[in-house]
Amino acid sequence: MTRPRRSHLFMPGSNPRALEKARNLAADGLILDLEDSVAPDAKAVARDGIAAAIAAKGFGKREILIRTNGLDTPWWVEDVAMAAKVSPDGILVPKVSSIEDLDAIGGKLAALGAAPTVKVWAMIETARAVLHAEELAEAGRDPNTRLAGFVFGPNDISRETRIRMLPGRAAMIPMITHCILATRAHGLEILDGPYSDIANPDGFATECAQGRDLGFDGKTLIHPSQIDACNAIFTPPEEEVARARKIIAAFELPENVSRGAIRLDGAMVERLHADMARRTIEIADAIAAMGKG
Ligand SMILES: CC(C)(COP(=O)(O)OP(=O)(O)OC[C@H]1O[C@@H](n2cnc3c(N)ncnc32)[C@H](O)[C@@H]1OP(=O)(O)O)[C@@H](O)C(=O)NCCC(=O)NCCSC(=O)C[C@H](O)C(=O)O
Ligand SMILES: [Mg+2]
Repeated sequence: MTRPRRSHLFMPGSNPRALEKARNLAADGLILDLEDSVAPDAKAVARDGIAAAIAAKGFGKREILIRTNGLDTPWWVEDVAMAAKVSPDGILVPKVSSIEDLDAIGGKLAALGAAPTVKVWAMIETARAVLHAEELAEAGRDPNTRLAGFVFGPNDISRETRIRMLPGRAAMIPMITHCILATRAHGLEILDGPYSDIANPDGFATECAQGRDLGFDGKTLIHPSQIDACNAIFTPPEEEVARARKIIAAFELPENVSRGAIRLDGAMVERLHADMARRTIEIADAIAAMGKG
């Protein structure tokens, strides 16, 4: 099933108001956080709050991910145990850096009897993770890892590497591209990291469009005010969808069924463009289906 992942909104698991509000927000996904946005002495309360919120249902078609604490923390095992009980669509695990990490996560979910529908998302936010992105993505081909995709974490990358987070992200683009290539080579999804300056909608829109053009499937968000712009930027424009339908229809014409390349509206179109067109239509249809309750 193709699922739109234009906008995934983080919210602190310790903020009941945010968890409640999320039921009516237009984000494609929600990331209920137990890590950075939750203080150490609030971890247990946040875990209970997330479990209660998921049990109460009402999130519609939005993809629900729980971001656990990292594997090297005292909270990780209880976070995963809670997730195994409440069965979100997935867990997002911070600072995954090695194949051993992926094996440990998949092994723990299996040992806890988590439903096979509970997938694993890895935050790529350490130097090691970026350097080994391809190996991590390849390891995800093992179904026991349950790996569904990566989320790029620019704040932690900046913290560890001292690369500055600047408008335009020039210093981060090589590593972003490296991670995107790794996911595409192994059939995974990848979401862009959050943009912290909530009060700067123009900067946010610029970074969203950049992320889309670099190849991300969508962006993670930190505030509801970022959802609409993000959805609009990651939605294929009507003209692109119309063009996609036209390309597919052209290749279905009897005179074109055995041709690899054709001329359409003055431009060359090949069957690879028909493949791309099918993806555009799948996403557009999935977005339309999201809006139907
Ligand atoms: C950033 C915030 C702390 C700002 O909070 P605040 O100033 O209180 O927000 P507002 O007053 O503007 O809120 C208005 C209403 O919207 C609700 N709200 C706010 N944020 C969210 C949210 N994220 N999800 C759902 N609802 C939200 C408020 O409750 C208000 O509602 P109402 O009462 O009806 O008026 C805050 O936005 C926030 O906590 N954001 C999320 C922070 C977070 O999750 N951070 C972790 C992810 S980013 C990360 O970890 C980096 C990554 O790992 C990396 O390495 O790069
Ligand atoms: Mg982080």
